[in-house]
Formats: sequence, C-alpha cells, structure tokens
Amino acid sequence: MTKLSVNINKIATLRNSRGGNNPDLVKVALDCERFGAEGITVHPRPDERHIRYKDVYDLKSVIATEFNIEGNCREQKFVDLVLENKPAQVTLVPDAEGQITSNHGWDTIKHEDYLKEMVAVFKSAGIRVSIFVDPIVEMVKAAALTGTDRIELYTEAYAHNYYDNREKAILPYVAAAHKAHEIGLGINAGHDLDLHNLKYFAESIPGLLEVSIGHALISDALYLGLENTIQLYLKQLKH
Ligand SMILES: CC(=O)[C@@H](O)[C@H](O)COP(=O)(O)O
Ligand SMILES: NCC(=O)COP(=O)(O)O
Repeated sequence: MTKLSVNINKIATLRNSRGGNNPDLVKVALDCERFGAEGITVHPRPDERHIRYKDVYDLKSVIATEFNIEGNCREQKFVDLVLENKPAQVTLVPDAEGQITSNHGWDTIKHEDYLKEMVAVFKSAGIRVSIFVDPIVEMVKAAALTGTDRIELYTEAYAHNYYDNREKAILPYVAAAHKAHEIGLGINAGHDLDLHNLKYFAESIPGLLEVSIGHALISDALYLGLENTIQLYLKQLKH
C-alpha cells in the first residue's frame, strides 16, 4: 500500500505571512497524523520562506509517523539539520537557491560520485535516503549506483500532461519504475499530485511506496476541510 506523506510547507507559508504562530505548524502536523496521514514532509529552503530550520526540531520531537525532510544537500546547513534530527527519510533535491519550487531531478550520471558520498553520510546516521529524479531510465540506473534506498519520481510532467493524454503521460514513469524494481530501488513520487491525477498514477506504478503531497492537498483543505481532504487522498491510494 502506498503511504501518504503530507507536505506542510504551505501551512508555514501562511503562518509566516503574519509573523505569529497562526496556523500552528506543529498542531497541523499532529492533526494530519490524527486524520490519517502516514508521514509528514517538509522542504526547508535556505531563505526559510516557509519551513524554518527551527520548525524541523519542533516537528521531530512530536511526529509519530514517518518524517521526511527534503532539500539540497549542497547546503551544509541542510546536512547538519538532517543529521541532528535523524528523520525516517531524507530526500535529496537539487534545487537552486531562490527557486520558486522544485523543477528538476538530479542528474545522477553527472553527480554520481558526489551523491554516493552524501548517501553514505546520511545512511551511516541511520537515515533512509531517497533521490529526486526525473522519470528517465538512465537516471534511475545511475541513482542505484549511489547506494540510495529509494528514488522519488518528479511528477510535474505527469500532472501537467494528465488531462491531455494520461496514458502517454504515465509511460516514462512506468518505465522508470520497472527499472527501479529490477535494480532494487524503492519508489516514492511527488510534485503536483492532486485528487484528480493521483489514483491513476498509484494504480499504474507497481510498488509505489510513498507519495508526498502538499500544494494541492492544502488548497483542497480550504474547501473540504483537512480531515476530509486527507481521507479523500487516502482513498485514491487504495486499489
Ligand atoms: C521536491 C518537491 O517536489 C516538493 O518538495 C516541492 O519542491 C515543494 O516545495 P515548495 O513547497 O517549496 O514548492
Ligand atoms: N515531494 C513532493 C512534495 O513534497 C509536495 O509537492 P507538491 O504537492 O507541493 O507539489
């Protein structure tokens, strides 16, 4: 069964817009768990425009499900943060500073040696590692050479092309997933997954272990309520 990890970046965006503690990020994380989320994802960025580094410490001490920290391991501050908090999983994402949102996966061929080094750093601290990649078979193959436990398939292209032709949009993901299985990598996925495109994705990707969803889920919660929204997302993952 695929686990739903709720990305709470957008809750922090809302909180930061007024400088106080409303909404309370920790409370929202705990409520997400209470409402059925099987993990909590955060993606602290160097400018701390949503998740602050301090939030990670606050969350780590209370989260009972799988805590997933995403970010760019080229930032030493990020590496230290992850090692000090020891989440269940770290997801390595190659974002440039100031980027609006993630827009590409790692070039695992070009950066194989570097990634191998970083994967070893996190794994020796007992942290499961996932590498964010585009759905390209060659990138999946090279990811395996780094020693990573999992890959996270970057699903923006799938989400973008879903309405046009979902059968075509899913093809590179199916090929990437088959390769990942063949070489023993676990599969996560995320970015722009939503209530419309999630079910077909989860049904089409065998052995999908986890999806992390933030933007659409938090937006849906404005209309549907957080508890109901989480239940609806969980329903899409049951097949
Ligand atoms: C790696 C990924 O796809 C998501 O974590 C995405 O980057 C969310 O980050 P923002 O909330 O900053 O857009
Ligand atoms: N790893 C993807 C993630 O955490 C959430 O991405 P999005 O749903 O906010 O696009």
